[in-house]
Amino acid sequence: MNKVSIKAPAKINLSLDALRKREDGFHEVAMVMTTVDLADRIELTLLEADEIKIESSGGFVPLDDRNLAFQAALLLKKTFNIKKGVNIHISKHIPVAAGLAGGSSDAAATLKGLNELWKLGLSLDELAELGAKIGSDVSFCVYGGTALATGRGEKIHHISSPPPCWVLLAKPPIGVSTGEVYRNLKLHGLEHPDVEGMVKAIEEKDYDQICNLLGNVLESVTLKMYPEVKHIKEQMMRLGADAVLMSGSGPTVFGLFQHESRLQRVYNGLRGFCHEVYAVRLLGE
Ligand SMILES: C[C@@](CO)(OP(=O)(O)O)[C@H](O)COP(=O)(O)OP(=O)(O)OC[C@H]1O[C@@H](n2ccc(N)nc2=O)[C@H](O)[C@@H]1O
Ligand SMILES: Nc1ncnc2c1ncn2[C@@H]1O[C@H](COP(=O)(O)OP(=O)(O)O)[C@@H](O)[C@H]1O
Repeated sequence: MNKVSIKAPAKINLSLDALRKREDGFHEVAMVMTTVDLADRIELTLLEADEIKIESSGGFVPLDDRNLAFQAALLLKKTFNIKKGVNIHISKHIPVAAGLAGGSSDAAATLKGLNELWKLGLSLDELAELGAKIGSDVSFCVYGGTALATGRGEKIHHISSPPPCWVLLAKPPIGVSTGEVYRNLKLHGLEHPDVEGMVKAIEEKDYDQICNLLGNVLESVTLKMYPEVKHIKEQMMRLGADAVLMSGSGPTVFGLFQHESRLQRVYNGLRGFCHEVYAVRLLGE
């Protein structure tokens, strides 16, 4: 085998709470994350030469050691003293710097693909632990599915999948820096979402309660910095989404829908003023 092709799905945060700032500068979080069927594709080709090459079609991503997929390959090479190389091709479909963990998912897919290509024999748990060195969201992306993530996001507790539903993603034409959003977060006086309640609602497959409990403390920063995100939220709700929330640090807003006909109506309404709109399904498991 000298080639591997792997899907790298996007995530959304159904609940995101920040509890405190830690000594290491990161925030202690509690988040419920789930994957959706909007995905990049990573193709890895074995190179006999000792080098990492990276190329991408689609969205604009750095094609050097700033790329998180490149960093994943480098980490495995250094950790296991691998003398072979790899060509990484990214077919980019997930919007970049959007709150959908596109880069983290590319890194996770690269870890999983190289585990096969370089015959490393690592478990998912071992890959997730390595992934945490690249970014807080990479561990979750190694497993996918649905999870409660704690610590700085790297401690993963698997939970059952939410009931099937449609998700509409709408991204205004701005990129948001996760670091900047966390830096501007004021922990005092925050309205904290009920993360435990969200886990329970998912376990009980209670769609209405999932809609009631959507919450993300990072909205308090991003919606102020970028009023267009607030506008998209309001429009999506007005047009008829069952519930609406910003994903991660934003700026992507997602809406949940039980009925496809309604999803279609809101999709059409949003396309009038928002260029990037995607109708997808929860992957769940
Ligand atoms: C907000 C979330 C929610 O899922 O996702 P995105 O919006 O990025 O998709 C994550 O917490 C983002 O995870 P990730 O994008 O991997 O962040 P990292 O590269 O680890 O960190 C970027 C910067 O964000 C801040 N950061 C990140 C995670 C955390 N728990 N506390 C923090 O304060 C730190 O300043 C860090 O330097
Ligand atoms: N493979 C990649 N895909 C997307 N972004 C990447 C990738 N590698 C590095 N990046 C950089 O990571 C940052 C965050 O991108 P991304 O993971 O898409 O967003 P988010 O952290 O909001 O979920 C951007 O500055 C982007 O340039």
